[in-house]
Amino acid sequence: MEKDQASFAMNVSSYVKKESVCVFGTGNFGRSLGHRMFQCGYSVVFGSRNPEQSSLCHKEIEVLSHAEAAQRSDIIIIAIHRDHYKFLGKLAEELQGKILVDVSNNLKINQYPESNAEYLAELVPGAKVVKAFNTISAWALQSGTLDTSRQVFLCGDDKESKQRVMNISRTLGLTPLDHGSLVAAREIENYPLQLFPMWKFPLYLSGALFIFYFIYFSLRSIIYPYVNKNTDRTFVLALSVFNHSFSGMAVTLLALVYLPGLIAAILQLYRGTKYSRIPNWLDHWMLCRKQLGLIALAFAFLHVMYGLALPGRYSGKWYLANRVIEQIISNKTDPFLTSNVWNFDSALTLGILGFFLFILLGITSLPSVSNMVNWREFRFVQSKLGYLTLVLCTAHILVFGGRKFVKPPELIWYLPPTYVISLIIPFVVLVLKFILVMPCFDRSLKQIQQGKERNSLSKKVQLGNNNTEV
Ligand SMILES: NC(=O)C1=CN([C@@H]2O[C@H](COP(=O)(O)OP(=O)(O)OC[C@H]3O[C@@H](n4cnc5c(N)ncnc54)[C@H](OP(=O)(O)O)[C@@H]3O)[C@@H](O)[C@H]2O)C=CC1
Ligand SMILES: [Cu+2]
Repeated sequence: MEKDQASFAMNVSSYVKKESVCVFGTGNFGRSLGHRMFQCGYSVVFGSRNPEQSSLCHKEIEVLSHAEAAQRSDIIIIAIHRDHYKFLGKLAEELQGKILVDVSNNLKINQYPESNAEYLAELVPGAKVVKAFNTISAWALQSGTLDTSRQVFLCGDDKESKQRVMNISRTLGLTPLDHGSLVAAREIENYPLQLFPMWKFPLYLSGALFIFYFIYFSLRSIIYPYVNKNTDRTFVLALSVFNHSFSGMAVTLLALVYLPGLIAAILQLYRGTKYSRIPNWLDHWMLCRKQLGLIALAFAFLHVMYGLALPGRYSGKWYLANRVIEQIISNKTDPFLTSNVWNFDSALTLGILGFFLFILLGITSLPSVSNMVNWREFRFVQSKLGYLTLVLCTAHILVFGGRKFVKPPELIWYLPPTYVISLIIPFVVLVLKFILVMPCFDRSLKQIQQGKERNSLSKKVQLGNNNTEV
């Protein structure tokens, strides 16, 4: 008897808990979301233009007219394209006080003057609009595996409505992320249309830099010998030129990770305040530092792989064998030069240590690792170890590149050697850093960063530059 009562109570509670949700639109997305909610225990009802004709596979899911369906639930998911929203205005009475979930996406970034969710809120002023689910694809909902992102970005002006939509997303196994009021809808709608926004600048920059290095290095090691000495050295193209370009790219991009911070510090010192806004280009550059660093790491990795492949080259083996034969014929051996050994080995050691720290930097930038360290520890690794990496890699290229030249670097056609070109930006960065850590600048910078301003200068900024918020 008691058992029966308990099971009855359970049945009642599960019945009571079964929240009903209405979906307008029996298209691709509406169906997928509706089925998923049904599987997760919601009672689902569809609103459609042709309720009789629609063929939804589940008998328990009803398809009604929009007006009828709206009466069944106070949460209505609008799985319809924005262009067809107009009819919702006529349903204003039925939709009064309901939670309308806008899931729509556009074809282009900023396609309309206002976001789709804000447009919906204008059409049905009596409803509470929540933007959600637009970053989840119908395919992901259907396949159930959710291989792609599980994050549901939400926004809306009514807190309680947002909370209810968040609960639904959690029940579906998704992760809701609150983005605030409905004003954020535009950003949420643009999100799925973006293609790696933070990677664009770093990729273009490294592409351009790579082309420059490749052409420059080919000019020096292939075109110059051909024009001046009529020797064919095109064979260095496939490995050596790539290898040199990769090392130059790695160290230059790493330096470019630290350059914007230095420019910002110099700006602060010059303006005497930290409360003035930095230029937009610098701001964007600062935000892309992680991506720049990861591309630098990729080039460092390529350089290491190419470096390991060097002894296996046909040309390398040929030179070695030929040298031995020459020595046998002339019955003379090369002297063992300790200075050469020192040069070569120290260059290698610097490179290996530099690469190790490079990897360490890359690992600590992974969210799962950086979540485990506090801000000071993160700063220590990314800044102090980062500069140490830059110093080691710069020294590696300097010793390796400069090792052949006891005399000053040889200029051909007034073009400095490749390693000198690779090291221009790293040198600039290291010199700037060295200047900024000098006690006089370091003290002023710390004062500025603690919010203590140097009055005369900051006043000048206030008067002279209206782009600054002081
Ligand atoms: N497909 C996806 O992966 C995703 C889609 N979305 C968004 O979901 C919404 C629906 O997309 P999707 O399901 O792919 O599109 P579909 O074209 O497959 O479905 C749209 C549905 O809207 C209804 N509809 C069409 N015209 C009108 C009209 N003039 N008046 C009223 N209702 C109309 C129809 O339902 P009926 O015949 O029942 O009336 C139709 O099935 C869009 O806003 C889209 O941006 C968001 C994230 C992912
Ligand atoms: Cu190297």
